[in-house]
Amino acid sequence: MSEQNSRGGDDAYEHHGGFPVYEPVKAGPNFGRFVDVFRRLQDLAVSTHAPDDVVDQAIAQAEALGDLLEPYKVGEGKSPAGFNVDIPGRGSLLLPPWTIEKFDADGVRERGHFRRYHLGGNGAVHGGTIPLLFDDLFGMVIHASGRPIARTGYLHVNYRKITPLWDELVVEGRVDSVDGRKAFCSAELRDLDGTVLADSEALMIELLPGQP
Ligand SMILES: CCCCCCCC(=O)SCCNC(=O)CCNC(=O)[C@H](O)C(C)(C)COP(=O)(O)OP(=O)(O)OC[C@H]1O[C@@H](n2cnc3c(N)ncnc32)[C@H](O)[C@@H]1OP(=O)(O)O
Repeated sequence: MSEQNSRGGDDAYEHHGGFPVYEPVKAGPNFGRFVDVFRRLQDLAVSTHAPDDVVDQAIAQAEALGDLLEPYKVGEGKSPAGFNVDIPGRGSLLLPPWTIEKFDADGVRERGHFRRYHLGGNGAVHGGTIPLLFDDLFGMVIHASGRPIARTGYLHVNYRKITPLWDELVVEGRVDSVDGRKAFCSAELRDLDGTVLADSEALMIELLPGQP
Protein backbone atom coordinates (compact mmCIF):
# COMPACT_ATOMS: atom_id res chain seq x y z
CA MET A 1 0.00 0.00 0.00
CA SER A 2 1.31 3.45 -0.84
CA GLU A 3 2.17 6.10 1.74
CA GLN A 4 1.56 9.85 1.78
CA ASN A 5 4.89 11.65 1.61
CA SER A 6 5.91 14.89 3.36
CA ARG A 7 4.76 16.98 0.36
CA GLY A 8 1.28 15.48 0.62
CA GLY A 9 1.96 13.29 -2.42
CA ASP A 10 1.82 9.55 -2.81
CA ASP A 11 5.28 7.87 -2.80
CA ALA A 12 4.35 4.72 -4.72
CA TYR A 13 2.46 6.77 -7.29
CA GLU A 14 5.29 9.26 -7.76
CA HIS A 15 7.87 6.49 -8.00
CA HIS A 16 5.91 4.71 -10.71
CA GLY A 17 4.74 7.56 -12.93
CA GLY A 18 1.47 6.35 -14.41
CA PHE A 19 2.44 2.67 -14.02
CA PRO A 20 0.49 0.29 -11.84
CA VAL A 21 2.58 -1.31 -9.09
CA TYR A 22 3.10 -4.83 -10.43
CA GLU A 23 3.64 -7.76 -8.11
CA PRO A 24 6.26 -10.04 -9.76
CA VAL A 25 4.56 -13.24 -10.95
CA LYS A 26 6.60 -16.26 -9.88
CA ALA A 27 7.07 -18.91 -12.56
CA GLY A 28 6.14 -22.53 -11.89
CA PRO A 29 8.86 -25.20 -11.95
CA ASN A 30 8.48 -25.95 -15.69
CA PHE A 31 8.11 -22.43 -17.01
CA GLY A 32 11.81 -22.18 -17.98
CA ARG A 33 11.43 -25.32 -20.07
CA PHE A 34 8.21 -23.92 -21.59
CA VAL A 35 10.14 -20.82 -22.74
CA ASP A 36 13.02 -22.97 -24.08
CA VAL A 37 10.63 -25.03 -26.19
CA PHE A 38 9.19 -21.88 -27.74
CA ARG A 39 12.69 -20.50 -28.38
CA ARG A 40 13.50 -23.71 -30.27
CA LEU A 41 10.30 -23.31 -32.30
CA GLN A 42 11.17 -19.67 -33.08
CA ASP A 43 14.58 -20.83 -34.36
CA LEU A 44 13.00 -23.62 -36.43
CA ALA A 45 10.30 -21.34 -37.84
CA VAL A 46 13.01 -19.19 -39.44
CA SER A 47 15.50 -21.93 -40.38
CA THR A 48 13.51 -24.78 -41.96
CA HIS A 49 12.26 -25.40 -45.47
CA ALA A 50 9.87 -28.30 -44.91
CA PRO A 51 7.64 -30.02 -47.47
CA ASP A 52 4.07 -28.69 -47.69
CA ASP A 53 2.56 -31.67 -45.88
CA VAL A 54 4.96 -31.14 -42.97
CA VAL A 55 4.07 -27.43 -42.91
CA ASP A 56 0.38 -28.44 -42.81
CA GLN A 57 1.03 -30.81 -39.88
CA ALA A 58 2.98 -28.09 -38.08
CA ILE A 59 0.10 -25.63 -38.55
CA ALA A 60 -2.41 -28.15 -37.17
CA GLN A 61 -0.24 -28.92 -34.14
CA ALA A 62 0.53 -25.25 -33.48
CA GLU A 63 -3.17 -24.39 -33.70
CA ALA A 64 -3.96 -27.17 -31.22
CA LEU A 65 -1.31 -25.76 -28.91
CA GLY A 66 -2.82 -22.29 -29.27
CA ASP A 67 -6.25 -23.70 -28.40
CA LEU A 68 -4.75 -25.38 -25.30
CA LEU A 69 -3.20 -22.13 -24.04
CA GLU A 70 -5.83 -19.57 -25.13
CA PRO A 71 -8.12 -20.05 -22.07
CA TYR A 72 -5.23 -19.07 -19.78
CA LYS A 73 -4.53 -15.65 -21.33
CA VAL A 74 -4.03 -12.90 -18.73
CA GLY A 75 -3.50 -9.16 -18.86
CA GLU A 76 -0.23 -7.19 -18.65
CA GLY A 77 1.68 -7.85 -15.44
CA LYS A 78 -0.13 -11.14 -14.70
CA SER A 79 2.06 -13.60 -16.64
CA PRO A 80 5.41 -14.95 -15.36
CA ALA A 81 6.94 -13.93 -18.74
CA GLY A 82 9.36 -11.05 -18.14
CA PHE A 83 9.37 -11.21 -14.33
CA ASN A 84 11.61 -14.18 -13.53
CA VAL A 85 15.28 -13.26 -13.34
CA ASP A 86 16.39 -16.88 -12.86
CA ILE A 87 15.14 -17.69 -16.39
CA PRO A 88 17.15 -16.38 -19.39
CA GLY A 89 15.48 -13.27 -20.82
CA ARG A 90 13.47 -13.16 -17.56
CA GLY A 91 11.18 -15.70 -19.23
CA SER A 92 10.14 -13.29 -22.01
CA LEU A 93 10.36 -14.54 -25.61
CA LEU A 94 10.73 -10.95 -26.81
CA LEU A 95 14.08 -10.72 -25.05
CA PRO A 96 17.15 -12.69 -26.09
CA PRO A 97 18.10 -15.44 -23.59
CA TRP A 98 20.44 -13.43 -21.36
CA THR A 99 20.93 -13.81 -17.62
CA ILE A 100 21.64 -11.04 -15.10
CA GLU A 101 24.92 -11.55 -13.24
CA LYS A 102 25.29 -8.17 -11.57
CA PHE A 103 22.48 -5.83 -10.49
CA ASP A 104 23.47 -2.96 -8.25
CA ALA A 105 23.59 0.79 -7.96
CA ASP A 106 26.80 1.11 -9.98
CA GLY A 107 25.51 -0.94 -12.90
CA VAL A 108 23.98 -4.05 -14.40
CA ARG A 109 25.80 -6.84 -16.25
CA GLU A 110 24.21 -9.66 -18.25
CA ARG A 111 25.63 -12.67 -20.06
CA GLY A 112 24.03 -14.62 -22.88
CA HIS A 113 23.92 -15.33 -26.57
CA PHE A 114 21.87 -14.63 -29.68
CA ARG A 115 20.24 -17.50 -31.54
CA ARG A 116 19.23 -18.32 -35.10
CA TYR A 117 15.97 -16.45 -34.52
CA HIS A 118 18.05 -13.26 -34.10
CA LEU A 119 19.88 -13.62 -37.43
CA GLY A 120 20.25 -10.52 -39.58
CA GLY A 121 22.50 -11.31 -42.56
CA ASN A 122 25.62 -13.31 -43.33
CA GLY A 123 25.86 -14.88 -39.88
CA ALA A 124 25.52 -11.61 -37.96
CA VAL A 125 22.90 -10.69 -35.37
CA HIS A 126 20.08 -8.51 -36.76
CA GLY A 127 20.87 -4.82 -36.17
CA GLY A 128 17.48 -4.25 -34.54
CA THR A 129 18.05 -6.88 -31.89
CA ILE A 130 21.02 -5.10 -30.33
CA PRO A 131 19.09 -1.90 -29.41
CA LEU A 132 16.48 -4.20 -27.85
CA LEU A 133 19.19 -5.68 -25.62
CA PHE A 134 20.51 -2.23 -24.68
CA ASP A 135 17.06 -0.69 -24.13
CA ASP A 136 16.01 -3.47 -21.79
CA LEU A 137 19.35 -3.24 -19.98
CA PHE A 138 18.93 0.50 -19.44
CA GLY A 139 15.50 -0.11 -17.91
CA MET A 140 17.17 -2.43 -15.40
CA VAL A 141 20.06 -0.02 -14.86
CA ILE A 142 17.48 2.57 -13.75
CA HIS A 143 15.79 0.08 -11.40
CA ALA A 144 19.15 -1.04 -9.98
CA SER A 145 20.25 2.56 -9.39
CA GLY A 146 17.17 3.11 -7.21
CA ARG A 147 15.80 5.85 -9.48
CA PRO A 148 12.08 6.18 -10.18
CA ILE A 149 10.61 4.50 -13.23
CA ALA A 150 11.82 6.05 -16.47
CA ARG A 151 11.35 5.71 -20.19
CA THR A 152 13.93 5.90 -22.91
CA GLY A 153 14.08 9.39 -24.45
CA TYR A 154 16.80 8.43 -26.91
CA LEU A 155 18.98 5.41 -27.55
CA HIS A 156 22.13 5.69 -29.65
CA VAL A 157 23.92 2.52 -30.78
CA ASN A 158 27.38 2.26 -32.36
CA TYR A 159 27.90 -1.04 -34.17
CA ARG A 160 31.67 -1.58 -33.86
CA LYS A 161 32.04 -5.21 -35.06
CA ILE A 162 29.81 -7.96 -36.38
CA THR A 163 27.95 -9.59 -33.47
CA PRO A 164 27.94 -13.38 -33.90
CA LEU A 165 25.10 -15.80 -33.19
CA TRP A 166 25.52 -18.41 -30.43
CA ASP A 167 28.79 -17.08 -28.89
CA GLU A 168 28.61 -16.22 -25.20
CA LEU A 169 28.72 -12.42 -24.83
CA VAL A 170 28.55 -9.87 -22.03
CA VAL A 171 26.70 -6.55 -21.84
CA GLU A 172 27.22 -4.03 -19.06
CA GLY A 173 25.69 -0.62 -18.43
CA ARG A 174 25.39 2.10 -15.80
CA VAL A 175 24.10 5.61 -15.06
CA ASP A 176 26.89 8.07 -15.90
CA SER A 177 25.22 11.28 -14.74
CA VAL A 178 21.91 12.70 -13.60
CA ASP A 179 20.32 16.07 -14.32
CA GLY A 180 16.92 16.38 -12.64
CA ARG A 181 14.61 13.83 -14.29
CA LYS A 182 17.28 12.90 -16.85
CA ALA A 183 19.66 9.98 -16.34
CA PHE A 184 22.40 9.68 -18.95
CA CYS A 185 23.43 6.03 -19.32
CA SER A 186 26.00 4.07 -21.29
CA ALA A 187 26.70 0.40 -21.99
CA GLU A 188 28.96 -1.90 -23.99
CA LEU A 189 28.40 -5.31 -25.59
CA ARG A 190 31.61 -7.37 -25.57
CA ASP A 191 32.80 -10.81 -26.56
CA LEU A 192 34.69 -12.94 -24.04
CA ASP A 193 38.03 -11.53 -25.29
CA GLY A 194 36.79 -8.10 -24.18
CA THR A 195 36.36 -6.78 -27.73
CA VAL A 196 33.59 -4.19 -27.93
CA LEU A 197 31.03 -5.32 -30.52
CA ALA A 198 28.63 -2.43 -29.92
CA ASP A 199 28.19 0.39 -27.45
CA SER A 200 25.28 2.58 -26.57
CA GLU A 201 24.24 5.80 -24.87
CA ALA A 202 20.73 6.52 -23.70
CA LEU A 203 18.73 9.22 -21.98
CA MET A 204 16.30 7.74 -19.47
CA ILE A 205 13.65 10.28 -18.42
CA GLU A 206 11.88 9.87 -15.10
CA LEU A 207 8.12 9.72 -15.59
CA LEU A 208 5.94 12.33 -13.97
CA PRO A 209 2.90 11.17 -11.99
CA GLY A 210 0.28 9.90 -14.44
CA GLN A 211 2.64 9.61 -17.44
CA PRO A 212 2.13 6.24 -19.16
C1 LIG B 1 8.67 -1.24 -16.75
C2 LIG B 1 8.59 -0.31 -17.94
C3 LIG B 1 9.61 0.79 -17.96
C4 LIG B 1 10.96 0.29 -18.45
C5 LIG B 1 11.42 1.18 -19.58
C6 LIG B 1 12.30 0.39 -20.54
C7 LIG B 1 12.76 1.31 -21.61
C8 LIG B 1 11.76 1.54 -22.69
O1 LIG B 1 11.78 0.86 -23.68
S1 LIG B 1 10.60 2.77 -22.64
C9 LIG B 1 9.86 2.70 -24.29
C10 LIG B 1 10.49 3.67 -25.27
N1 LIG B 1 10.33 5.02 -24.85
C11 LIG B 1 9.16 5.66 -24.99
O2 LIG B 1 8.16 5.14 -25.46
C12 LIG B 1 9.13 7.07 -24.48
C13 LIG B 1 8.12 7.96 -25.26
N2 LIG B 1 8.27 9.33 -24.82
C14 LIG B 1 7.59 9.78 -23.75
O3 LIG B 1 6.75 9.11 -23.19
C15 LIG B 1 7.91 11.19 -23.32
O4 LIG B 1 8.72 11.80 -24.27
C16 LIG B 1 8.64 11.18 -21.95
C17 LIG B 1 7.65 10.78 -20.85
C18 LIG B 1 9.85 10.24 -21.93
C19 LIG B 1 9.16 12.59 -21.66
O5 LIG B 1 8.10 13.48 -21.88
P1 LIG B 1 7.95 14.83 -21.00
O6 LIG B 1 7.70 14.51 -19.58
O7 LIG B 1 6.99 15.70 -21.71
O8 LIG B 1 9.43 15.35 -21.05
P2 LIG B 1 10.02 16.69 -21.69
O9 LIG B 1 9.62 17.82 -20.80
O10 LIG B 1 9.75 16.78 -23.15
O11 LIG B 1 11.57 16.37 -21.52
C20 LIG B 1 12.18 16.26 -20.25
C21 LIG B 1 13.62 16.63 -20.44
O12 LIG B 1 14.22 15.63 -21.31
C22 LIG B 1 14.75 16.23 -22.49
N3 LIG B 1 14.48 15.33 -23.61
C23 LIG B 1 13.35 14.66 -23.90
N4 LIG B 1 13.51 13.90 -25.00
C24 LIG B 1 14.79 14.10 -25.41
C25 LIG B 1 15.54 13.57 -26.49
N5 LIG B 1 15.05 12.67 -27.34
N6 LIG B 1 16.81 14.00 -26.61
C26 LIG B 1 17.36 14.89 -25.73
N7 LIG B 1 16.67 15.40 -24.66
C27 LIG B 1 15.41 15.01 -24.54
C28 LIG B 1 13.97 17.55 -22.64
O13 LIG B 1 14.70 18.49 -23.39
C29 LIG B 1 13.82 17.96 -21.16
O14 LIG B 1 15.06 18.46 -20.72
P3 LIG B 1 15.09 19.67 -19.61
O15 LIG B 1 14.37 19.17 -18.41
O16 LIG B 1 16.56 19.90 -19.39
O17 LIG B 1 14.37 20.82 -20.28
